[in-house]
Amino acid sequence: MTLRTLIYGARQIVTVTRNNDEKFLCGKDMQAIGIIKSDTVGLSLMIENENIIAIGTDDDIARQFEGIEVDKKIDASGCCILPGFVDAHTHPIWAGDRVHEYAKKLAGATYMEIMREGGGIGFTVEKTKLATDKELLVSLVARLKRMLQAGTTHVECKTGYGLEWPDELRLLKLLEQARSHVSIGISITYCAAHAIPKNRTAEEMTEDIVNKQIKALKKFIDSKEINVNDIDVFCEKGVYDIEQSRRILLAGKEIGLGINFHGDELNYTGSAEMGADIGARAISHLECISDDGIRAMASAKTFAVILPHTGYLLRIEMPPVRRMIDAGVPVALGTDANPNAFSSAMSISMNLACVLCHMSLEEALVAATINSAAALGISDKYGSLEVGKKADLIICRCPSWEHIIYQFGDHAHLIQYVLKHGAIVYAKAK
Ligand SMILES: N=CN[C@@H](CCC(=O)O)C(=O)O
Ligand SMILES: [Zn+2]
Repeated sequence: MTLRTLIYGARQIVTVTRNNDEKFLCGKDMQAIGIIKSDTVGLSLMIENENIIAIGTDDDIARQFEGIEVDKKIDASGCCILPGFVDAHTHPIWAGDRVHEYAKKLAGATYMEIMREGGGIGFTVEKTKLATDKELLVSLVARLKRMLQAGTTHVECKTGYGLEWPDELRLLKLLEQARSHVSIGISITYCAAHAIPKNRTAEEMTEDIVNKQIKALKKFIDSKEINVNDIDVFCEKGVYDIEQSRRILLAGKEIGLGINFHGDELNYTGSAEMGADIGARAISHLECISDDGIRAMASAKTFAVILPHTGYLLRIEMPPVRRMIDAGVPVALGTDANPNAFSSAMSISMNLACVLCHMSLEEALVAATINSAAALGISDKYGSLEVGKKADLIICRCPSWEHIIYQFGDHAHLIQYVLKHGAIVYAKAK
């Protein structure tokens, strides 16, 4: 059965890419986004089943589809249509908030000081272990629904609050189950190497992950019980060092996972150079990246996933995003949603990226859509509004698309509809 949906009357359609086939944008191209706008005529976007099949003026689309039945019409008068946001980095499955640590951080404690005292990831691992499957699933689904309502139509979800295999496996199974409770798209990243469990060493855990966990994981992937896309490690002084990280990431690559990891965040570790060397698709954070690291990522076209909310709340220096863009590193964005950085709205990450990382509005939008999709390896289907791509989009009531970034924290007021695969998955209450 063919289902057609027509969105009409829009004042702007932000396609993001200018030519079909652009899988990501970098350098000066991040500034030159595709956009159709008119002050005089309405603009339409036609969807057939899950896909966009035409974009044009209301008159052109009406002519093109004359006599063809349309099942649903959405009035977008006075609105702008944008691609749904792709959040390239989150940790959404956990129990036990860390508001008490937020207060400590405001009083001057650093992330690593809190972690060394048994707080941080260790605290969340303990609370997650104590929670029931039902509690974890309910809170996970609630967080994913919040993201969807904030305009995110696809999200990368990391494990990482289990650390040991049985606990990580439980998180993987719950992430898999969440797909049937919420319409957001999910890419799963295996992040057992997120911290060192109590009474274990980094070396022991590296052995465990490389020789046991990844082998066990492969069986679940091969049987199609669990879909895992990427492998991750927290490559950081006092967590996994550069050689341990390399071994874990390469073991993941060996079973077909993409390399997508935390690097050069609190200290320079050489993560960017190592990641580029082993063919990483993406490296997150990069606040302490070196010039050599920038050059290596630019030439390997490894995505830098920028997480401005984290740097902002930890009061650390922002990554050198301007230098990265100028050097040709493809830049993507994420919220980093986790109990340290509690946030789920990409519009807030974009605003912070503009103000604190000196990105332009266009660069921030590119980073939050086509480039985030490419950082997850899915930009052939997602991240821009093009004929043939999935109809993942948001309809915002505002005079021009920039308002979704400019009106800080007001996405709930601006977003009228969110569509996933052509279906309305969120409509603002009238
Ligand atoms: N840096 C490592 N991981 C997360 C923080 C997770 C946590 O503190 O619970 C991050 O990306 O910011
Ligand atoms: Zn993270």
